[in-house]
Amino acid sequence: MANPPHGGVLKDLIARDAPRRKELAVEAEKLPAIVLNERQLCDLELILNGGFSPLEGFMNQKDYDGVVDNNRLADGNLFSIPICLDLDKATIDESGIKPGARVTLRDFRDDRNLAIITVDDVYQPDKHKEAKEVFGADDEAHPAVKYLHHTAGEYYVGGKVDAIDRLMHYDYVALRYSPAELRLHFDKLGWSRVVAFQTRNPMHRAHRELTVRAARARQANVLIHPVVGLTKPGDIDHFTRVRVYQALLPRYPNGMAVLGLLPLAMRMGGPREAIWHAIIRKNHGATHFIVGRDHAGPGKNSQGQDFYGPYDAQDAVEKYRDELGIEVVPFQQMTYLPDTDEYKPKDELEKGIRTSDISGTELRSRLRTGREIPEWFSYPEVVRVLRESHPPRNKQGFTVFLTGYQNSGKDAIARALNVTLNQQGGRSVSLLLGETVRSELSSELGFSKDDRNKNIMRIGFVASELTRAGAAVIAAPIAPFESSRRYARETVEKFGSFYLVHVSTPLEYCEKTDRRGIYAKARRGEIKGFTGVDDPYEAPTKADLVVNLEQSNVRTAVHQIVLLLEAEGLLDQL
Ligand SMILES: Nc1ncnc2c1ncn2[C@@H]1O[C@H](COP(=O)(O)OS(=O)(=O)O)[C@@H](OP(=O)(O)O)[C@H]1O
Repeated sequence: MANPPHGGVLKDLIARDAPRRKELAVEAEKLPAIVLNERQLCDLELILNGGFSPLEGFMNQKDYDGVVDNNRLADGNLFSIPICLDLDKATIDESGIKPGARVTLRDFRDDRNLAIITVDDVYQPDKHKEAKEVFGADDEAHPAVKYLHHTAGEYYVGGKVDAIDRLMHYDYVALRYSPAELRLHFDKLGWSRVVAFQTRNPMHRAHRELTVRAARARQANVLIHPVVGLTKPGDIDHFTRVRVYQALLPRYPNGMAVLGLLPLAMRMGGPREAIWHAIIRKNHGATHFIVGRDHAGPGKNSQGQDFYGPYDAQDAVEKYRDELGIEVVPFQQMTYLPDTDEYKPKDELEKGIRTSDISGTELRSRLRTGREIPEWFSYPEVVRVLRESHPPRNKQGFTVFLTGYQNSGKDAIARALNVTLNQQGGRSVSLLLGETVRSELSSELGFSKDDRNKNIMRIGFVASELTRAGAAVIAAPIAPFESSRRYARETVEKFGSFYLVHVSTPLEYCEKTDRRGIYAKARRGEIKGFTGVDDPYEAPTKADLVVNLEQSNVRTAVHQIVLLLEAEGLLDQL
């Protein structure tokens, strides 16, 4: 038998309301609706499936105050993180939200009605107090505090919900167990002792050793229960991570571990979060829960110090040990001993013993550069998955963005660079000349400032998508305005490197060597608002490279660009 849920009853609202589902769906169509954002959806999913038992909805003020002040719901149950439906004043007024009202809760991704909330109260939280009490500091370096002040609405709406439907997922559906499904699964496997492992990172040998040790110590089986909702900004995406966990699973002794995905929106709340995580795992039927070093830590505060001590989370769960109802298994960091080729917790090491470690930062750097990741650290099949998602520099996409006057030579450089990179091979190369973009993508645009900016933003978007897909992109519009060049850089840099090359050939020279007579036409007034003639060109102040074809030539310019790319490792032949 799995562990009893928190508060005694699993609040599986989907199962509870299934007989009324049709009625509720009809009613939902007639009610005002609120469209939930990503975090609210994560919270709702765990309210609906009982992961947050004993909650049956979003917290009203009494529950909220109790949780903020002393980790307790109004009925006395332990609960450490506020689960609130935050809304702004305009939405509250437009939807007629007041005590007693029923309001539909809708999924922003597909417009499906998921639940109806019966409003209990609408209240304005003291966010500074919430930040201090729940997250330990009113410091916006903490992601949850930043969210609280900048994203969350100014009011909270409390009330129980009726469940209409579960959220629709299209990825790893078979691994998304609700608490009831997981309990049934444990029952089927005959597991009565299950130690759950929370993670938002890829797992390597140390994690496998840690979970197996915990299982051995408690004579239990293992639930690998990674978070696939919202984690810390900058974390490795859950698609990659789940493939990593799947690759790792066969490394456990036969049938010893199960992988289940948890659609949780983490808050990175350290000690409070550890209590919450334990409660959630208890609801999913686990009997034991591993709390390691710096559990759910958000990193450094604005003073450069850690928000929480490394073992604060362990102390917090220890404090509530008797009423938690799930046994917490505390663990020190695991470290590798090269002399005996084994992993041990740091607190079990004999004095003077040699150890090896690879930090997360070091791992990311090795992935980026393609350097070796040793087998003592991770399994080859795990590394393979990580490498697929983190290609080395010579497989990553990038954009070279040339800007300059018409006939400055930017097109000639772009074409020559295109040929050079194609000769090198290893990537597909996309050439976005100004004239091509103008005819294929921006044919309805003219040459007003607005239209030119729109044109460059489109180039930025296309370049970023191609960069994301691993291509080398060469763009060569005039791009006379700093603001849209900056936009293009920011858009591309989400996925790869961006190099701004200013082709600074002076206007007089561009005009003098213009065989097509375009400047002459502009001077005669046959082309209006021509860049350099009667329209401005803002020269870049921060170009990565400046080339002037009055003083140099195309071959030299291409060579300079190749040297720039080479210095960044983008052209390495591995
Ligand atoms: N008013 C005006 N100002 C500047 N350029 C003009 C203008 N009207 C037309 N053209 C021709 O359009 C081509 C440059 O377009 P771009 O997309 O590179 O310009 S921008 O970056 O959107 O400012 C470039 O074409 P090509 O010479 O074939 O490259 C210009 O000659």
